[in-house]
Amino acid sequence: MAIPTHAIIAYGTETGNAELAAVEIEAALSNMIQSEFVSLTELELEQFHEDTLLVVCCSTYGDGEYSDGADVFAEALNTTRPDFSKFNYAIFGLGDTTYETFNFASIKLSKLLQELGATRIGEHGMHDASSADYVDSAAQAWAAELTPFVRELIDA
Ligand SMILES: Cc1cc2nc3c(=O)[nH]c(=O)nc-3n(C[C@H](O)[C@H](O)[C@H](O)COP(=O)(O)O)c2cc1C
Repeated sequence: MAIPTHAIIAYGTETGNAELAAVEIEAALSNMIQSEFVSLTELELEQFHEDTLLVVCCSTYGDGEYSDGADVFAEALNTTRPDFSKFNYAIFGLGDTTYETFNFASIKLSKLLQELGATRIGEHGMHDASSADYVDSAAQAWAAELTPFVRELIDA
């Protein structure tokens, strides 16, 4: 497993919540690792290197479907099946528990990354739009819990 030297915080969103979460996560991680913030609509697989830590923020739409950008990213992964066995990733999903397909997109994407060999660090974050938690504060709290895992990788 390579030691991460930079993080890509990538978001897939329809109405901006996942982007808001990604802004908060980038702010928390940039104190400890060089971080860049990118839409999944623009993320190219060529941007990944062994020392990349991928942090995905992705909402669920339709009947458990990927949000904008996450669909393209998942299709690229499914088509090319890259070897991600040296990669670490973290994931923060957004959804709504009024749907039976709560957070299905982030769950599907996480499974796909693991099939390709990637290792998840931290808890799989899942924001519920029906809860009283604001997206930005939920993302801040999740990022605070993620930082010790990132620190452990950097110091390994
Ligand atoms: C038309 C529509 C369909 C949705 N479908 C789902 C769903 O299947 N599962 C789920 O967990 N959330 C679903 N949601 C909730 C969104 O994922 C949630 O509101 C999220 O915060 C939106 O984030 P975004 O602004 O980044 O797209 C849906 C919302 C809308 C408006």
